[in-house]
Amino acid sequence: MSETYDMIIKNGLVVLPDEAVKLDIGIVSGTIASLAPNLAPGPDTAVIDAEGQLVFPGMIDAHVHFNEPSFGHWEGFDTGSASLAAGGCTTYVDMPLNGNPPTVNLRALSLKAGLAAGHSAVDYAFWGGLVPGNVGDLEKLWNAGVAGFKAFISNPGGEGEGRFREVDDETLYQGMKKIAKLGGILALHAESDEMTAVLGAEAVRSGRTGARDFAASRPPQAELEAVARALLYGERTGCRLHFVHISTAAALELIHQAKLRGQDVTAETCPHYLILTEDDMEEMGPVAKCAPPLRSAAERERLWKAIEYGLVDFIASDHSPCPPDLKLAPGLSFFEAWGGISGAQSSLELMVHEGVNNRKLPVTLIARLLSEGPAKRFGLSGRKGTIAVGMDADFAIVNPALPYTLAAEHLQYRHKHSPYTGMELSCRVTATILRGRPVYTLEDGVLSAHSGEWIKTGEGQPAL
Ligand SMILES: NC(=O)N[C@H]1NC(=O)NC1=O
Ligand SMILES: [Zn+2]
Ligand SMILES: [Zn+2]
Repeated sequence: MSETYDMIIKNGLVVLPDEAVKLDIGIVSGTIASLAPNLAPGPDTAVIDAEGQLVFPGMIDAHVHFNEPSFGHWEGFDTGSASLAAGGCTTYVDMPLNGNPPTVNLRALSLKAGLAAGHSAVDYAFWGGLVPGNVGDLEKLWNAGVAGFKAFISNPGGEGEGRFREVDDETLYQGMKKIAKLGGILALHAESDEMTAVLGAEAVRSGRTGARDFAASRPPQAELEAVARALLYGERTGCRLHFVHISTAAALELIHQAKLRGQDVTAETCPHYLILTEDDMEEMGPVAKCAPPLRSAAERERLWKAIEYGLVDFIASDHSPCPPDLKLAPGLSFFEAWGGISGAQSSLELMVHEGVNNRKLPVTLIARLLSEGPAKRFGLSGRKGTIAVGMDADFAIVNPALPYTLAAEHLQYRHKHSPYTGMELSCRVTATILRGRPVYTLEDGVLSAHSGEWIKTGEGQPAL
């Protein structure tokens, strides 16, 4: 124990992969050097006292839309990453759409990477997109270090020439063949475009344009059908798959059955499907609009059961923000409002509040869903996702009994709206540590807007 630590986090209940234990964490040069009781500080050691608090591995949010280039006025790397830092997240993977150009070729990836460099509070990686016409670009994107590829099976919305487009079945199949060859992974927004387009058009034509009509135009079977089709293509091509924002237990069951048959596939859900329901969508209005839509309270309960049974591999925010006008402009119908929920800052607090404090789930399960699960899936688990000697010293310190009411002024987003404002949370993130340096504390707010680095997750990929 003669080692001199740069930092010691003392007295916290440390959330290890299989148990939470009262331990000190000694940090040297940004990595975890010791996990033991009563570590002794040297003269220059910074000490954080986490008595009475939970020390989680930093969250890894594999699903955020930060919208640069061109749509930084919706959300940018500075504000988006600051909100993650304030919420206990230390690594994120930025989606290839809602910025323009979308990240569907090497030039667009370079542009995005250039905008992120020096503007992110926490570490990051990028998704590349699979869209009609770009199967020839996938290899270059993979070699440049994207974490994986993302495709939409239904219309992604969005504005402008060259916006991200959904895949046709042939592009989906050929894309999977290519990605399988590369050893990559394809993430899917799985809703049937056939069903949602027909039902949506019918609803609008007949003037049924409220929140419940929107939900009815994107029914559970639209998710189930798209998942089934993608699983079939995945089986035929051998492509590793990941389903983003799954909203129904039936789809999770289908994915689970594919896993049992040996298919390499994972499923994600989001805090909003676990916390909110379609009643909230009706009450709150477009601030709670997302696709797939919020579901019934019964469905929400089934999702929690599925989590307990291990059917969910990880949880991500799907932070998909926009300026308030696109949600709230007078005369805007629910169908016309932007679909996307601002939630990046709240994932960990929501999961501790509802999962641990209310539903009494183990903290280790929450850490697996928020950190270890995504780290494993995206080749980060040698560095990130768990608390162990040799890993990056990335932590979220959470006071599990520090109630507060989430207010717009707490939010670091570019636009301070979220369905969670006004919610009384029973816990609070008090500090976020990235590679041994505090990037957020409750007292001082976000401390560094530019500590984040691009973590290239593919194997042996050269720098851009
Ligand atoms: N384009 C986009 O970000 N869409 C996201 N928003 C949402 O609610 N679901 C999505 O896939
Ligand atoms: Zn989506
Ligand atoms: Zn998304």
